[in-house]
Amino acid sequence: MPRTAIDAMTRDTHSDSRDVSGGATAGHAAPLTANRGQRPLVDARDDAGREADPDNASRPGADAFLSMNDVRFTYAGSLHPVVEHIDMALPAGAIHCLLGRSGCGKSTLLKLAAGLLRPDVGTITVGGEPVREPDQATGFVFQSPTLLAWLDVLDNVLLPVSLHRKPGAQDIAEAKTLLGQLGLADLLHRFPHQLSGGQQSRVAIARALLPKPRLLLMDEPFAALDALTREALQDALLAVCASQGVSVLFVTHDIAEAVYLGDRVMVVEQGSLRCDIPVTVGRPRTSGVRHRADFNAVCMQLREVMEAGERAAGIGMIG
Ligand SMILES: Nc1ncnc2c1ncn2[C@@H]1O[C@H](COP(=O)(O)OP(=O)(O)OP(=O)(O)O)[C@@H](O)[C@H]1O
Repeated sequence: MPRTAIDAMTRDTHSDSRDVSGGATAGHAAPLTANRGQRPLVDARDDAGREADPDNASRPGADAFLSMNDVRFTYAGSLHPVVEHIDMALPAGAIHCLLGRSGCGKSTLLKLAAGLLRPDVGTITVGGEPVREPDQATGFVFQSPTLLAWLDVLDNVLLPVSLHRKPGAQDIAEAKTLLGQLGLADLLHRFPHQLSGGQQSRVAIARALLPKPRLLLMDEPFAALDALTREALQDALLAVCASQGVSVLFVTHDIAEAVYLGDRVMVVEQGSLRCDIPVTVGRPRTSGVRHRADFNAVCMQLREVMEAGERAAGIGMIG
């Protein structure tokens, strides 16, 4: 029996992952701005625009909630690591986006953060504790909503509870509150096949948030949706995450989505973090932000970084 909702939904997706029952050792987190890979980080300013301290690599990420410290991971049977020299520090309550082209290692980083994969070397901590295996402190939302077809909306959201025990009145009330915040109050007893893709994504977000995770990992959850539905869901996500104070690591291919959601955007390139850019666009963010010069300047900055990386690697430009 799976012990967490992540377990329940990934049993068929990480069969190659190595045993995660052992423990990474606790260690200090180095801020992302101290990437130790060969590729230099192109922007190393913090949110206040201060220049990065070149000694960051040896300084603990004091306010980091999720920390990765010199992480490397190689899939079983592969000769080369798929990610390496990964240092990052996600502060509590922040939203950090991982942006990069297909196959660069974004999902692998999320699975490492979730404890679904175990690094070859390096340390990963959540809330100061080494990540050993999936647990309720971390929620995961996949690109596909992975709802259970035979459960209605309410019971899908209650799944993380019902894996352990019969949901009580408080669980049900909390599930209904989340569904209300996500605009699904009238659809509690619909089944997944009776929902649109966007509605299914909302259910998946509510399900991930029900156990009150302190960290939410999201793997391109809106990629399959049309532009307007995607934007509505971005707003719903920002509102519900702000109300819960959850830290979010969000994977996307979409530059505008990363800038709209993120406090910082990290560009992943061939398994390394190429840069960490602060999003100097204030909150709250509403749709009008997308037309502002400061928003578009950050988008342009990221696009230039990604295009420069592609030119350096001699691969096709982003369309
Ligand atoms: N189970 C696996 N076994 C071996 N190699 C894998 C496995 N899963 C992923 N890979 C490889 O690892 C690399 C990174 O995959 P990953 O899924 O992390 O990339 P990604 O950036 O999330 O891609 P996408 O944006 O297309 O989802 C790819 O080259 C992929 O082929």
